[in-house]
Amino acid sequence: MKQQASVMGATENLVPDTRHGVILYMENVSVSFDGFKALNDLNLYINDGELRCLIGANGAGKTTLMDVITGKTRPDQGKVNFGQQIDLLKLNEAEIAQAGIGRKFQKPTVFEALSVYENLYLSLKMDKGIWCSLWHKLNGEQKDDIERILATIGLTEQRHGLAGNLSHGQKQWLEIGMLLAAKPRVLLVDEPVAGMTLQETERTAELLTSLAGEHSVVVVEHDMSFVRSIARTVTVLHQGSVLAEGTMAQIQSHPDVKRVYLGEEST
Ligand SMILES: Nc1ncnc2c1ncn2[C@@H]1O[C@H](COP(=O)(O)OP(=O)(O)OP(=O)(O)O)[C@@H](O)[C@H]1O
Repeated sequence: MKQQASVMGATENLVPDTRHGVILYMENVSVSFDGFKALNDLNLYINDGELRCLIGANGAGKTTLMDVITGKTRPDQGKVNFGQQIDLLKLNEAEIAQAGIGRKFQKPTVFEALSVYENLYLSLKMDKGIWCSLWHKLNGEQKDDIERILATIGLTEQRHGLAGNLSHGQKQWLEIGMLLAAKPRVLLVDEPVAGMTLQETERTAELLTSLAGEHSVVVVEHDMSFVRSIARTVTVLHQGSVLAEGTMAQIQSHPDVKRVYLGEEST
């Protein structure tokens, strides 16, 4: 326990330096699996507070990119920084999460046997005291945080209900709320609307859009109408590199994107 607390203590006061407006830097990043380059000299910059959509065909490298940012996969070469000064390649997965980079996987992983409120409670960014006092009494600020998150994710009315009884969309929102409870600067969100109803998809678009500004949000998504509804800037990955970047209109008329998606390389 003591050791866990000290690992967390190493990163909890790290604040990314975003004076240049950039919160995530990936420069010349390559990742190989048995000689195959899943990321190939990739360069990507995410601005502080922006909502960025990452698109690309199956196998383009989107998941590998997220894995590199969160420390799950180590690149063969390249630089990955959180703000100007924090070298993410020197931190482990837990330290990266603690430093303020939250990740939401495609499948919701809420605690089904606990209430919505309890799920959020357990996700709060706690002091080291959490290690010895689970279910301790919340202070006013923590209670306010949970109320604000419940309102943000639209689950105030369901607060006492079991998470297991929520719809698929509501579980996804709860999990986003659980990420928010840890007060991340960056949220990485993998295919948030897969399996959602149209109404849930629209609500998710509103939710993610509302999070940008206070957070930087990176969304990987295949649903192009959803991407169109939320994206200001879209990055297209192809064979492990950035093929194009810009507004949706710029992307759609980009010659390289047309060639890959509509030409002979189409998948
Ligand atoms: N651990 C691994 N071992 C071997 N090859 C891998 C591994 N992880 C990914 N790859 C390969 O690297 C390439 C990029 O995979 P990645 O999962 O990053 O793509 P993606 O853009 O997320 O695809 P999708 O949209 O299907 O999720 C693929 O060809 C994949 O098979």
